[in-house]
Amino acid sequence: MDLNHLDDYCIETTQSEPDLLIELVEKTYSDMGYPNKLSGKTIGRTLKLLSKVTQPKRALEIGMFTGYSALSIAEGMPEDGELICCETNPRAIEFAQTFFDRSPHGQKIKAIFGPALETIKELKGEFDFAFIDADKRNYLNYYEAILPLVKSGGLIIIDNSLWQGRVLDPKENSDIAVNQLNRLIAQDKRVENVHLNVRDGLNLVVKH
Ligand SMILES: C[S@@+](CC[C@H](N)C(=O)[O-])C[C@H]1O[C@@H](n2cnc3c(N)ncnc32)[C@H](O)[C@@H]1O
Repeated sequence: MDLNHLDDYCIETTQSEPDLLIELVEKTYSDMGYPNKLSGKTIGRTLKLLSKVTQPKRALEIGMFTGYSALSIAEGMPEDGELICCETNPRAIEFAQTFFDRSPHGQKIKAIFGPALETIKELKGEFDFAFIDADKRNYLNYYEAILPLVKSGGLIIIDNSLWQGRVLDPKENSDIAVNQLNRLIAQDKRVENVHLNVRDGLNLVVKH
């Protein structure tokens, strides 16, 4: 049996994202450089489902790009929820905002321009949901910066945690950082986790 098509089968048998997100994907591919940075349906629907189940009042995203994952998280959040997104690309922020303005969930999202580690230093209050999806060489730094801000019982989701398999034979700085973070989390008494082989890897972490 050829198991290579199982990913496609899972995508096919996952319910569709809203039309606005399908349009956002198409426009990202037509208008933006490196459109494959966008996480896509499997991760987006997972984020929406986890957000719907956990009902976060305050969420944080590190690496927003054109807003696909942000809108997916916001879709599951309560009406008065707030999602703060860190992003260094002003064009991506401008692009994303045009879709936030058209979404019934867009008013929950606040994009902040600048390097995430600088932005995080200025953030006040606690978060109950966080999604890490920016530059991989800073993954460990993002985790350590975010953890004190996350409430007990709060969820941290780390995307691309398998980094296209490079974690098995880390060579580049980014491979080393992602692998270090996965290894640290597996031993980290401050949290519990499950590391899933979904798409490019999703590490789900709950703070004690
Ligand atoms: C993989 S993309 C994010 C994809 C998005 N989460 C989604 O699912 O569609 C990573 C984003 O992180 C941004 N980024 C890179 N370095 C950053 C930094 N130091 N602080 C904040 N954002 C950063 C990039 O500009 C890029 O848009």
